[in-house]
Amino acid sequence: MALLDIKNLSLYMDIGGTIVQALEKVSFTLNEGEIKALVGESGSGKTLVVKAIIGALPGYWQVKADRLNFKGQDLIDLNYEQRRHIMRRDIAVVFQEPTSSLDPSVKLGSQIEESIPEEFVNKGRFWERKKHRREIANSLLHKVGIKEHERWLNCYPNEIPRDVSQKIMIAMALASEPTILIADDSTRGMESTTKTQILRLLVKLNKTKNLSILFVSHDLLAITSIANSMTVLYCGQTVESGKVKSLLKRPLHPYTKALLDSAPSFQTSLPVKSPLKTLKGTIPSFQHLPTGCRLGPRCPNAGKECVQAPIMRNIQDHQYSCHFPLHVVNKKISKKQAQTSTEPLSNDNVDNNAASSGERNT
Ligand SMILES: Nc1ncnc2c1ncn2[C@@H]1O[C@H](COP(=O)(O)OP(=O)(O)OP(=O)(O)O)[C@@H](O)[C@H]1O
Repeated sequence: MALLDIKNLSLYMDIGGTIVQALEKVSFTLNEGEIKALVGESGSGKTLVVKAIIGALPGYWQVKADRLNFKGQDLIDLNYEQRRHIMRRDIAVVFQEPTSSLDPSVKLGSQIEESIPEEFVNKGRFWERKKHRREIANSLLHKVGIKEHERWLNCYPNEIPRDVSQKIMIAMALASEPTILIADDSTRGMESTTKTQILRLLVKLNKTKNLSILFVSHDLLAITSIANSMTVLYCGQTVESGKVKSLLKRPLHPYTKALLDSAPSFQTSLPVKSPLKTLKGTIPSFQHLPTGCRLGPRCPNAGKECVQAPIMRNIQDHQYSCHFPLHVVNKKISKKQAQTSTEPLSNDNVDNNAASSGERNT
């Protein structure tokens, strides 16, 4: 059973009397022991998805979903206390800006100790409990690779380097021994050595503690170095989902291909000083959302069908939502798309694949 199972998550907000749909039928799952990436450019709705999962959206947002399940339990059906309990013990989040998530007026030692659930601390006199809390705090810092705990515990957040504060945020997130860690753009803006350290730490926690991780980022290189599978979002819609290797080798959605084309690390045959390929235009604002497939106005393969939102299709655990998928040669394919597809699957191949996987709408 998936730990997190999200199906058709939609978010609505009233902007000046007009209801806008910020997220439209976002679907993905996070399995036990998996590192799943949620990828998309800035403004694609990644943080909104995270906030919908943890229940941190202000009251003016309306959340609808066929499923928003944690371990089979529908999060939307839970009352405030039940949801809070899950968020306190099972799902931990590390946000992108560590220093703004820490209290600037309290020493780090006290903040870490405060994050340790009461039930993890031995019963006893208050000084015994305090001593035990400090021991747990020290061991949490060791877990995230901070050896000199005494050096940092007496500091205020503004006195420590960014990589240490991010590790401390992860240590605090681990204090409740969660089942899922959501890292929301937690390596954003970091220089590469620090970023590598944090990514290695996440992989280590995943391997040694079987921690399932939802890694939210727009950094494809970071994602491909740690994640097993990924879901690509564009403007609040899920466009593609599958194993990272499969998406890199054969992206089926034009947006995924455009993301990969725009990242220098994935361009092996790019001539020196030549510009990277990008999609024309920019991600639309909420006030100007196109109908149907939201990539439509920017998509090189768009056709008249794209004014209808495409359904999610599945080929061998690779889901895509596009009327004109790349590499899938079928009757619907347009001439323009055939030129874009570099390695088309044969008709037989795709039909067989679809048949064997029981192609279905998800
Ligand atoms: N409280 C809010 N009120 C109005 N619009 C919002 C609110 N929160 C987010 N948005 C809008 O929703 C869209 C998606 O925002 P979100 O923060 O989820 O994007 P993101 O993919 O996480 O981007 P980034 O990588 O820059 O954090 C953006 O256009 C943003 O301006």
